[in-house]
Amino acid sequence: MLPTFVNIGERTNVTGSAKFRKLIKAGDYGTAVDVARSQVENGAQIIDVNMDEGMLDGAEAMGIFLRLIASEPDIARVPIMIDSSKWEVIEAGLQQVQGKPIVNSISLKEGEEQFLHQAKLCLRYGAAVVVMAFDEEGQADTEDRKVEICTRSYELLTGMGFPPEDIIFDPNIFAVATGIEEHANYGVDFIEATRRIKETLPGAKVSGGVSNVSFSFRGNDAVREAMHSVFLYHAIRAGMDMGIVNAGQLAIYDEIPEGLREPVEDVILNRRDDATERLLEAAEAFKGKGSKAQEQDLSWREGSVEDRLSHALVKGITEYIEEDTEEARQKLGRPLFVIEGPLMDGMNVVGDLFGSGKMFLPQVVKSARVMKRAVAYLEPFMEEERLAGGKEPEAKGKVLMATVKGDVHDIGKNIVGVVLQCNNYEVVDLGVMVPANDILNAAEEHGVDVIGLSGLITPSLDEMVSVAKEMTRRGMKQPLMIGGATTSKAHTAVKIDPAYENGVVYVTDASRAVGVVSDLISDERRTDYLGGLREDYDSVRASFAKRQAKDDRLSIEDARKNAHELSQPLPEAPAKPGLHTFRDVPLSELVPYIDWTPFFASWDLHGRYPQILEDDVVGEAARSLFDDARKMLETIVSDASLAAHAVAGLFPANRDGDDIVVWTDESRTKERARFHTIRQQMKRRGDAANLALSDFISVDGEDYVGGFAVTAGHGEDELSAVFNQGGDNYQGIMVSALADRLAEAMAEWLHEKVRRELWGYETVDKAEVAALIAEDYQGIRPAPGYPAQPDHTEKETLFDLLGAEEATGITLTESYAMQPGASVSGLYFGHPEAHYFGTGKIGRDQVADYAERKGWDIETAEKWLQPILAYDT
Ligand SMILES: C[S@@+](CC[C@H](N)C(=O)[O-])C[C@H]1O[C@@H](n2cnc3c(N)ncnc32)[C@H](O)[C@@H]1O
Repeated sequence: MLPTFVNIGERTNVTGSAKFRKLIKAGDYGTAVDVARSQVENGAQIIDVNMDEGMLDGAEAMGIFLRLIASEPDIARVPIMIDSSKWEVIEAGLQQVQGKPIVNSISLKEGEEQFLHQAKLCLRYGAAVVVMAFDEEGQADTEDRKVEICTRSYELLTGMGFPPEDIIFDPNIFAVATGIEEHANYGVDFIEATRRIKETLPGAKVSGGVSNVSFSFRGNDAVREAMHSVFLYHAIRAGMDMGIVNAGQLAIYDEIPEGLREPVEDVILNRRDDATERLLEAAEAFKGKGSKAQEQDLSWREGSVEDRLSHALVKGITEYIEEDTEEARQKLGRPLFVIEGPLMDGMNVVGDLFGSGKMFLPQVVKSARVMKRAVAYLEPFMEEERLAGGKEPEAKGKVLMATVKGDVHDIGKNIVGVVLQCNNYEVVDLGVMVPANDILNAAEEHGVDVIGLSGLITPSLDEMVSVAKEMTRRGMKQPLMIGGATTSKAHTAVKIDPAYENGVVYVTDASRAVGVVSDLISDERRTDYLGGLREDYDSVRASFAKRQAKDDRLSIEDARKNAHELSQPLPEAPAKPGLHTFRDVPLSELVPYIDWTPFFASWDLHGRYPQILEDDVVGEAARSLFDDARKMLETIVSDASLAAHAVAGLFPANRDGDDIVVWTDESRTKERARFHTIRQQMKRRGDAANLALSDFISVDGEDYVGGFAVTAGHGEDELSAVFNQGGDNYQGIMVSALADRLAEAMAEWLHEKVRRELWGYETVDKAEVAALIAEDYQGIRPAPGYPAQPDHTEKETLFDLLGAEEATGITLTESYAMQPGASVSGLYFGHPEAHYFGTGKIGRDQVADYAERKGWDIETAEKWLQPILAYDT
């Protein structure tokens, strides 16, 4: 074959491949993606995707499949040919493809108007287009008709500005040697038409579906392969540029035995009247001799099936998992034996490597997707056994996972769920914002062994205490696991553990979850484990009590007397005061502002970016994760699959005690909003002040405060659902982690815009990204719920002031979590002395004072300020 010929893979075509059709109909997109991958590995340089099947929603299937392959770097590097006779399916595909798509196909079948309309849309998407030699009269079969239709199409297309090099003609390859005389010249018609098209229509390319030519020799692979190869040999010399051909089913021209090549050549080139008969005769001798589809020469494929399964699990390779699982099933006799035998053994290897620090979370999550695929394959066989009364595979135990009421964050919870699953625990995942009653009802209904609660924001801590109390009231027995960003050993020991006596365990990170669950479930180890934990928590409680006893805080009045006094000049008045809304900010603008370090942390890979990529221990895992992340990010950016909106506002403001008053206008007479801040009451050393955020605003000068809310989370749930439904939690979690990164990046992007343009006080050279990430600039953007203002309810005031819900679509839950989760909000302070700090714990006097300022009763104040109370309630 000449090197310039481009191979188009055809196995991802539901009309041409029964296997692919079955996978798509069963919704098994994960395995369907492997079909695409194996084509690329076998040499396909373009892959043709076709979903035209009566029982399928072609547009939906096309959309899902193309989205999935776009995130597979080894597949996405080749162009995609979107193949459908239905225009809406083609459009659904065009919306998903990154890089240059190819539309297969348009034609003059329905007349010029339709043809030009569709061509225009292709042009708009920058797509190349396959034009069938088909017009109002029908499909072209002779050389002259082929050339005539292609010429007419070419003139119409170039006339409307279509680049000639983006035009690919398919002049129809039809079957030869059918026994019908008129078909005998079809091979020659194509080859000669190709020659003329290439000579007379500059820039245009020629393609075709090669396997058609050998259709009458179905069942005789040796002859078919020889026919394909001979046909291509001549067509390529005539100028054929590309073709749909199974590279694995192609004989090498020079290696076709003489006794076959000559009769094949006679048929293809229509050289003798008796060519068909002679080939039929020769064909008999070659029956059953076709070469098998090319196997990849991967040495691990040569091991025993157990070794192969183990390798696939450890390396996260899904490609051969079904054939290996099937082989194991046949070898071992029952699906259950495969799960409990080689698959569990393989996962134990993963577990050991993970436990000994030789594998890391992202890799384990990838292993889990291989395991899932194998189990899904075995599922129908297990169902058969189930019907026959067979034994179920036994999970080591059942764990319920939920993010508590009012909280929306679930990356950590999802990772823990996947890690537990791949260690053979059954996980019942109730999702996010789950009320206590739903959690406990589900726990009883499913008979779970352990309940895991997750939460990210501080109000969730209180909610976890409520769940624990309710478990006591219901007389439940299961131990409770606590995890998530704001949870801590101290809070668990001091607040949650005393509320429930059957075991409350704080789990630092996902990698610990398996060990904890296994200790909790084991009849032998549970008592010892919980005993050890009790001692540990007792000492945490004792030191907490000791700290509380020596409460040497200042009174709130004394603390106020030691407020920070501004000495430098106030920042100038904002260049553009008032509200500024930014809708659908291009994600590509945000990408440079991404701080990657927290991304790795969300996967339990700790270390600074970019050094982490070269780390001796986690470097390899980090690099692979980073590659996958960037690939996914590219897809998200080019598809604009997440919508990024922001609002910022700058207002006249003054300090009023520990409050910040926002004025309606420069007359500074009418209050538009009031932010309440909290003051440090700890004894400060030397001349350090007892800070409150209000200190960074002047009492009587012409001062200003700002506020902002940004989100990059619209679309996240839908996108991660596509992956999760396809059994790919790895990519599902990746989407959430990237949405979070983009939201934080947007906060940085907007803050810079505010400093440089909207407020405009920053005139120094633009900071380097590293300096931005280190927040090394004048001004801060403290967020409610963070140490300088731990009260989440202040978000309500902020959101009202900004009209944030309407501007960005972010809503607040009953715990003041922002939804979508990938959102950030806060205040802007521009004064050069403004800096981050923590309020520390506060006393009863400030709580009472704060309650009065907020219009709350003491109980409400204590509820929202719980994490910073210096006293027990
Ligand atoms: C949580 S990090 C986020 C930025 C980080 N580059 C990222 O991408 O994840 C820093 C942000 O947290 C908030 N923050 C940090 N310390 C704070 C404090 N002491 N008080 C209030 N807000 C704080 C501020 O909004 C600050 O911009």
